[in-house]
Amino acid sequence: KNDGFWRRPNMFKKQQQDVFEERYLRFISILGKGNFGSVELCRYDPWGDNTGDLVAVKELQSNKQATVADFQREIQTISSLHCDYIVKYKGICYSTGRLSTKLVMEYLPYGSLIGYMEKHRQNVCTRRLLLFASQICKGMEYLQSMRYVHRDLAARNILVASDTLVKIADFGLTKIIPVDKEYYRVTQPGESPVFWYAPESISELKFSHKSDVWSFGIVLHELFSYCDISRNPKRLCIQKIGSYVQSPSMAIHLVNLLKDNWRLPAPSQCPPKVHSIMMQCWEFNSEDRPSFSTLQDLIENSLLDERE
Ligand SMILES: N#CCCn1cc(-c2nc(Nc3ccc(C4CCNCC4)cc3)nc3c2CCN3)cn1
Repeated sequence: KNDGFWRRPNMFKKQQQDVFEERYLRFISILGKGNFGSVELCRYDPWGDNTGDLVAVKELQSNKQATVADFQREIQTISSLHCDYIVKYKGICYSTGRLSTKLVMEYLPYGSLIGYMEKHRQNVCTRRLLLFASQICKGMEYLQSMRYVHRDLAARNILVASDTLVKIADFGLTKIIPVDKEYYRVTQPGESPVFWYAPESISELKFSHKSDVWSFGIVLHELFSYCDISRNPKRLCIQKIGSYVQSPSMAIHLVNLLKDNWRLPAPSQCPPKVHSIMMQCWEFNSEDRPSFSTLQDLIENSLLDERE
């Protein structure tokens, strides 16, 4: 019987990856919902004495539009990334019962940037906001060096490791830019909110490092708005467009507004230099936007102002 498995060319060359045994993975609580997946806090406790590590375990939600192939690609992506500003891959768990694979990652104790800002807003100064911005920028610079486009850069996908360290997470929509092209064109519009999307991503479904730069500008706005729900990008855009408009015409309204040079208003008490960085990220033509390495310099420069 010619079993397909033995014909697979690389069956012996499977890269070394940590396999976590499901029987030692102790569920503790639900941490959140990402793109088409849910994330749980578990303790991996082979000795059964609660000395094991806390880990964040993501599994595909079967009812979502994402396919197993998308989830396998997400696992492939995150396991190839090694950067202090990107959430770390720990391994996979084959859950025999549900015939599905689970992604095991490092657990970041402070949760998403949004929850952190709500809780610690009082003692987060401008310098700390710029430190977080610079770390996200470094993570994106690394991602770009690997030819990945994140496609869902938003404060909800930034996790807080400590009071002085944030990391980029959720690579469910991440794509690789082909070597002969500058952008990735998706086939159908995704579920992600258009309020973080560059105009060319909304109108032509084109995603590139420069569309990630646009989203980085939106994340800067979220940071300097302390992720205040009343000032979040979706709320501000809908206030401008009118809440009677339903998507998909919402997207068309938004692109036309952006064409007419409307942009999100500067957050209150936002340093002028930081607002200027946001505006550069929001240049209508993608080639007029700065690269992540230029953004790094602009942010360092703003940090110097805050020191005086
Ligand atoms: N990104 C993205 C979207 C999907 N998603 C990813 C995670 C995630 N959360 C954590 N940590 C974490 C999360 C929430 C809390 C809350 C709990 C309720 N009270 C307030 C604090 C605390 C700690 N660590 C992670 C992950 C992925 C890898 N490591 C959660 N949702």
